[in-house]
Amino acid sequence: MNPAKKPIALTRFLIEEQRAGHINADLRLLIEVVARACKAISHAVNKGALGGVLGDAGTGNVQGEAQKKLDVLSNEILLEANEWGGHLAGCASEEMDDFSEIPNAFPKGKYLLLFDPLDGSSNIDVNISVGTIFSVLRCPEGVEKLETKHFLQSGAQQVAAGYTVYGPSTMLVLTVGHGTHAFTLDRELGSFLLTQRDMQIPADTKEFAINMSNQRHWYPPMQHYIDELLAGKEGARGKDFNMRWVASMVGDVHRILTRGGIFIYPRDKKDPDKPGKLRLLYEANPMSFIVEQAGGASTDGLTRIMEIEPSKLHQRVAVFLGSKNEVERVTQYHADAAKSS
Ligand SMILES: O=P(O)(O)OC[C@H]1O[C@](O)(COP(=O)(O)O)[C@@H](O)[C@@H]1O
Ligand SMILES: [Mg+2]
Ligand SMILES: [Mg+2]
Repeated sequence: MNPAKKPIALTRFLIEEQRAGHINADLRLLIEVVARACKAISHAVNKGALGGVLGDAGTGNVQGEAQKKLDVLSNEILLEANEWGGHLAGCASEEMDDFSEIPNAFPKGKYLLLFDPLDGSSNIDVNISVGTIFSVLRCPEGVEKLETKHFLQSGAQQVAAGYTVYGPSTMLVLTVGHGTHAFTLDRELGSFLLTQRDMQIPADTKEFAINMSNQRHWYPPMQHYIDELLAGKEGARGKDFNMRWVASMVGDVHRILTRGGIFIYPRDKKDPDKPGKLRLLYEANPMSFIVEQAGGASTDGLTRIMEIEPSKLHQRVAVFLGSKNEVERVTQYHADAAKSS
């Protein structure tokens, strides 16, 4: 950002996107509502122990994960903010078994909002970055009663996606299909200001992000790929790689958008029935849209994630995303292994 130039606010950015024909007024207002909810979540995260928001909620979600107080609170904030906006037909969330239809919406809103209200839950109580991830789909036309099948659209159908990272500063990263742009929350003004237009992920990298403690459970192409990275200068790759793992996808993806890298959560043998840990509709799809719009790539090891046709609301998927050449290489290793098996 040119420091001499005053950054523009998210509101103005969205009006300009509308004028350019990239979004309509409904989508603009919907994104504003989500951004407002993220500001409220940011305040709650910031208060930490002083706000009484740390610790377990004592409940579990549909995926069998223990919910933190902040998981539940963030979910409520997003739901409440969107209830009266008039732009949405329904929401789906990591923290809700089923989707939620917006009550009394007439005429029915045009969009569906899917979100991971608080990503990186294990980081909440230790004061490390967490985030919110969201994806916006069109509600199919003529729908009178929402059903799960209406949410089961491929990532390529997304009209907007974004995340907010609650780190040393709070940042909103957004795409409406015309580049990926970053906004920083100015707490004095109470608004998100555009601090980086058109983020670009370098095609090559020397940094990878993976939970290495799962190594013994990986399949051969993953073992082969990571062995090469660990061998560094002396190995086939001829260069040293560094490793970073925030354990919050938002934190790891934000680093990759800023300076490149590859993020991997592969399918493994620990739970062969689970195709990876991350959820397709509200984690992998929005992050893939954001990363592709910044010149990166995203696959499940074989297929472009945004082309996967979902079959379940909380479907899991393996994720390889970030610097293009690195994602293509590891995807090729998986394709070669599939061919020879
Ligand atoms: O516990 P692990 O294996 O390090 O996994 C961390 C991954 O799980 C997640 O925390 C899952 O997200 P939730 O906290 O929303 O369930 C990712 O953000 C992160 O990349
Ligand atoms: Mg998550
Ligand atoms: Mg979560």
